[in-house]
Amino acid sequence: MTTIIDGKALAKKINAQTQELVAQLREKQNIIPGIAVVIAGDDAASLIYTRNKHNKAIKLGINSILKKFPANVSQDELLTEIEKLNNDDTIDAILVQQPLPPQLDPEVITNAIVPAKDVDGLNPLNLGKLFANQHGNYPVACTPRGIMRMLAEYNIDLQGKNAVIVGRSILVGKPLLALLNNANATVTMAGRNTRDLSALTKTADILIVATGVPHLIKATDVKPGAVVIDVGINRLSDGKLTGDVDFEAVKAKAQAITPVPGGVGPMTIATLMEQTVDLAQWRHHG
Ligand SMILES: Nc1nc(=O)c2c([nH]1)NC[C@@H]1CN(c3ccc(C(=O)N[C@@H](CCC(=O)O)C(=O)O)cc3)C=[N+]21
Repeated sequence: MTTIIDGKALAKKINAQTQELVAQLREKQNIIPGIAVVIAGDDAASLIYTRNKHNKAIKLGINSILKKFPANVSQDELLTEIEKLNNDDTIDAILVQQPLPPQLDPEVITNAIVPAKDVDGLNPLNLGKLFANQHGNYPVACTPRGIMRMLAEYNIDLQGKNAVIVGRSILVGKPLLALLNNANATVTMAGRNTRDLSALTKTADILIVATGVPHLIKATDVKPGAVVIDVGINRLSDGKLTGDVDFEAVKAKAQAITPVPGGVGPMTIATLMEQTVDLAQWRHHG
């Protein structure tokens, strides 16, 4: 029988733990973790995601501020806001929702966030520590961290396994490459342009897909018994969400698989909340 990896249930468990920890921090140490979610423009999906993050934070007792800017906001204006948040003692975590309008350089914007508040783990200092497999406390991109948590929860052994990542983004693919490599998996990074992608994905014991191409991965692209993690969130014309993996067909072949919705997505939010509290604790106690 194929295991359906229940990201929603695990996220619920993690959120309950976060809520409990937040209550304790408030009671015993007078610490209230704070997150600022910054959004520019009026992309419908982005607005829903940022609102979901904001509402979840409030529900768990985390202080959350949602900073909305018009689509034509200037880079200087956004940088001024980030600088204010960097210096705001009530804020532990800063997230700038991607994608950004074209006049804004994502590299300049993410580099402006002070590394200690970089809850997306995108600052080169944090990414560098991750790639160096350094000890100590630093933030890691929430989706990859959530995926590693799911694999651990379901006792999926990574030692010496072939892991193939399809998708090379800085928010998902690249940090995952480092995390899986640090966990002693043998990692191959592929993209949509990879020649004979199917031959490669069929070598994967662990297959992680984050391309934004609906149903890119079919049953014929998967090795029997593989663990398949679907990071895709694609909204179809009928309003339904679907992943980058042909779930029904691949399910029949896989050892374990994440659904969309209810897989990686809820884990991303739960990890974001968890890491906000981590950042608050690290900032207060080192
Ligand atoms: N700076 C930045 N950090 C991010 O982490 C970030 C971002 N920008 N931009 C957009 C992507 C996308 N993302 C999702 C998070 C949760 C769900 C999620 O909860 N999905 C639910 C379904 C929600 C629904 O029904 O729409 C699920 O899969 O079950 C989806 C997508 C975070 N992202």
